[in-house]
Amino acid sequence: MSLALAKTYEEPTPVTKPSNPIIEVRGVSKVYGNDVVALDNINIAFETGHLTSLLGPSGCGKTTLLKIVAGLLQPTAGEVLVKGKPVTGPGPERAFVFQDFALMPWASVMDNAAFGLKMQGVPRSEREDKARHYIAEVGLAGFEKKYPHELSGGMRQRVGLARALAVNADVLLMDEPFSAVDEQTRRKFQEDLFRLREVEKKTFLFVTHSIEEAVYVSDRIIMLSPRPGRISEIIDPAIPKGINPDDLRRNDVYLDTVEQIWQGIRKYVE
Ligand SMILES: Nc1ncnc2c1ncn2[C@@H]1O[C@H](COP(=O)(O)OP(=O)(O)OP(=O)(O)O)[C@@H](O)[C@H]1O
Repeated sequence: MSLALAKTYEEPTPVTKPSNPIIEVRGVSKVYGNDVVALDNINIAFETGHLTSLLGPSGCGKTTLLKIVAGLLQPTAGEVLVKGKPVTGPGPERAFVFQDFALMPWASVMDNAAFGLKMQGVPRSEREDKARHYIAEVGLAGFEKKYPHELSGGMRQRVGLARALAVNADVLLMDEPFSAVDEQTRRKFQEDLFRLREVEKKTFLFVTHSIEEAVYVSDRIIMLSPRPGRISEIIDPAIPKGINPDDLRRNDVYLDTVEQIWQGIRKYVE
């Protein structure tokens, strides 16, 4: 079976240049200390409204790149543009959903979801209306008064997502959003992401360790190679949209794409 339906590129090429990029990473390098070259001259642009995964072996610089795009870390060289403007720090058009959810344990689901709006000075009734809407959007209607310790890991993650959606950021940056949840919750969450991408027209950029997940959810996968972190391959999986998870496991394009990525990564992990 050939991979005729999954497009892959060895390096960023003109064909991988999005027509309507929301994020442009130009010549970004990051050196920690004197000699840990976490990223080496990364050039990549992310298409508006797409879901892009950063995938690669541990330590290849995925989180570093995500944090630089978020404005939480300064690159050693190069720059990131969001909607054409250079990133100098965090901004309202980007929301970062942390791996550990970063919820306030003493605050209710409502207050956690509304936190970003509060920081923006949005009046209480307006921010609660918005937060309520997004709490429902992520499937947590009825849990507004609960506290983080009363929720499962997957539910806490949803609160983090509701908070990010409530501030109406165009770009959602997620560091391993599914790492701490069970398989069923993960599936449901992945489906929700598809829906949110369609309904809310958001651009998602997320880090994952899971090849299967990246192939299933992504419009584009950026593969990084370890130290110094460079783009090794760009893959556009061509999985039929809306395929149900049971059929997915038997889909030839899916299986071949997963295998191809694994072959690319295994040399780093063996
Ligand atoms: N604050 C830091 N100080 C020094 N080195 C760091 C720092 N943060 C990351 N590194 C190093 O930079 C490299 C890239 O780290 P990063 O966390 O971005 O990789 P990653 O691909 O996200 O890894 P993982 O998949 O294990 O989460 C690693 O070698 C890591 O040890």
